[in-house]
Amino acid sequence: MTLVFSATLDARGVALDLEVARGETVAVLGPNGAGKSTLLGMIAGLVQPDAGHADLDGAVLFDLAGGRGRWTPPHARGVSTLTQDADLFPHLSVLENVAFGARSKGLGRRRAQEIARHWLDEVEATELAQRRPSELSGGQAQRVAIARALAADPHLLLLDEPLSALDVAVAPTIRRTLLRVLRERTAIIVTHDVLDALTLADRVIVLSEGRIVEEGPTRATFARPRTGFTAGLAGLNLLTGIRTAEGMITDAGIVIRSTLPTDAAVHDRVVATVRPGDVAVASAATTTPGVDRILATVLDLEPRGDLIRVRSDTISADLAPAEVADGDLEPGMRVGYVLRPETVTITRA
Ligand SMILES: Nc1ncnc2c1ncn2[C@@H]1O[C@H](COP(=O)(O)OP(=O)(O)OP(=O)(O)O)[C@@H](O)[C@H]1O
Repeated sequence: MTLVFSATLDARGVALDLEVARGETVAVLGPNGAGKSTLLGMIAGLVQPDAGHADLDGAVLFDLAGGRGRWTPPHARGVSTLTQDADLFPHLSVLENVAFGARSKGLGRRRAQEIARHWLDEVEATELAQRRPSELSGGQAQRVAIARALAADPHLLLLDEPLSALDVAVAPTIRRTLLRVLRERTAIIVTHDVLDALTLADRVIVLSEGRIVEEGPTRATFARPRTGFTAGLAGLNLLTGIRTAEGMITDAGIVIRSTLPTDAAVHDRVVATVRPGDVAVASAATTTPGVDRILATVLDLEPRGDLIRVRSDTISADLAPAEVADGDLEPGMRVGYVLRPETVTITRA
């Protein structure tokens, strides 16, 4: 393992244990206040845990167990951080900004500038070398910030929402650059964007209230989420309940059938996922509650490309606009959401 981390910080309700392998990129996801920034802060050395220990490539970042008090300061950790703001030094040229990372490792000016040129080249920003930060667009500045972070030759790269301040037109090109530079590099990326996780991360860790609630390989985790938060990110409905011979019975007592393969045994606690596009909506008057039918109140109608998402607090359906018009669907209305057994995936919780 490159990073071995275990720490608690009671004032923030955080207790986390995680490991990151060499060359692995891990995405950290979770709702607001889940502890994502606190985790990065503790790794970078900007936030001090109450207890715990962490090693990076065999060097101690901190060791606060049993009254010991080893603490490596941020600049000596071999950790570089990239945030949503490029935070370049305004009085230095782009080249000097990138060379700063290498200089701060004690390299001479000439060697540092050579390294800076190499990394500017890697992020396709060679032609910006002599500009001042005030002469850069947001996307250009972020390219330079990536080069600066890498020029320090970090053991671990931390990325804190690196694309969230960028124009939607620019984010994809910077995402491609990140994809290239993160290959073979050990990194942790905090993001709210499922696309960042899917394109950049080998593995995802989902935090809630300061704890890890879900983790696994990125694609598998989004394909079979186990928490409502992850299902929401993946655009899937999620129902929890108990496995039965034919499917499951939800916590609200509704019988849902499934004909798809499952890893769960009868009586196991399970989650069922179903795509909103596979859910139909019927009038509540014609929906007798029971098998494969969930009665709920429409909360809102949300345009999604060519379809309209009909949301309730338990389940959503994506319908064609004509279906919404035909059913006179509107917020506040009671409707029946209808599931088909061949579209319901059931997994052990
Ligand atoms: N400087 C601080 N001092 C005290 N408590 C803090 C501080 N920063 C965050 N917290 C608390 O610590 C907990 C974790 O917050 P943190 O900022 O790490 O969450 P996050 O997952 O990064 O959230 P977001 O997605 O909103 O950035 C929250 O309860 C938060 O209120």
